[in-house]
Amino acid sequence: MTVEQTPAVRAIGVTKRYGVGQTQVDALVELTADFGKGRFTAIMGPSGSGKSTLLHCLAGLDQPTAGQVWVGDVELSRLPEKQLTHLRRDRIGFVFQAFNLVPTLTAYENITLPLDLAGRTPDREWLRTVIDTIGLTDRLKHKPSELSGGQQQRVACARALASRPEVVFADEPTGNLDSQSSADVLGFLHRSVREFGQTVVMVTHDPTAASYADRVLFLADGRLRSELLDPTAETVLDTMKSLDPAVAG
Ligand SMILES: Nc1ncnc2c1ncn2[C@@H]1O[C@H](COP(=O)(O)OP(=O)(O)OP(=O)(O)O)[C@@H](O)[C@H]1O
Repeated sequence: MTVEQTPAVRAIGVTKRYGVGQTQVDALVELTADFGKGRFTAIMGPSGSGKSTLLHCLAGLDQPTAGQVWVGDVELSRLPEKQLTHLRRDRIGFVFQAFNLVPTLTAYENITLPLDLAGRTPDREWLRTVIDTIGLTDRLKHKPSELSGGQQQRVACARALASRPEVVFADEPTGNLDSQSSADVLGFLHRSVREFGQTVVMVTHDPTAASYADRVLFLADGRLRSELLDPTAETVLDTMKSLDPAVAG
């Protein structure tokens, strides 16, 4: 018997409108989607289709104009700003395209920084597991400037996972990386889902990156247009072509 689980994150009828009058843009239009616990979901779509806007709304970094976003059993729009800040800090991990590490801190200090800021004692065993998995044990005392882009992004992934968040949101995490570094970072995110039951939601332009996910959602014009389970780079590319004339060439 399968037990219905509450999704890690849920968007219900989410609309995001920017601007007014002639400059008005509906970046998201009544979008509904569930993001299951322990799943790796990729969000794809043409440029301007609303991917980043969706990620920001799901992560409580931006407010929908209408609709609801739930993280677990909490509806974000009901939260006062302070509680929303705490929820982002305690229950959500972030990985950005630009790494966003603190240059004056070592790799290890960057990884534990969110826990330090929250005044939380790190779960040493979990931290050790995460650090072993990113494969940077010998680089922990290095500053970000002494690490390659791929190594910096793996540190950023470890930082996102250090608090064992309910969900990790990754916005183009491999956008600045070569193919080997991308494979390292995506392999790490994939293992965090497979082996540790983490939940990852990732925006990407890259069909190969999306193929690491369990499921790909395709947006176009702020709407959910298609969905693939167990994607391969080929099936992702084919779906992209059917949605975006620019990809079809
Ligand atoms: N702060 C803003 N003010 C006005 N319009 C915005 C703002 N942010 C996004 N938009 C518009 O909303 C739409 C969706 O943008 P969004 O960045 O979410 O798309 P995207 O799919 O992530 O694009 P890309 O792949 O190019 O990063 C676009 O038309 C964009 O111009």
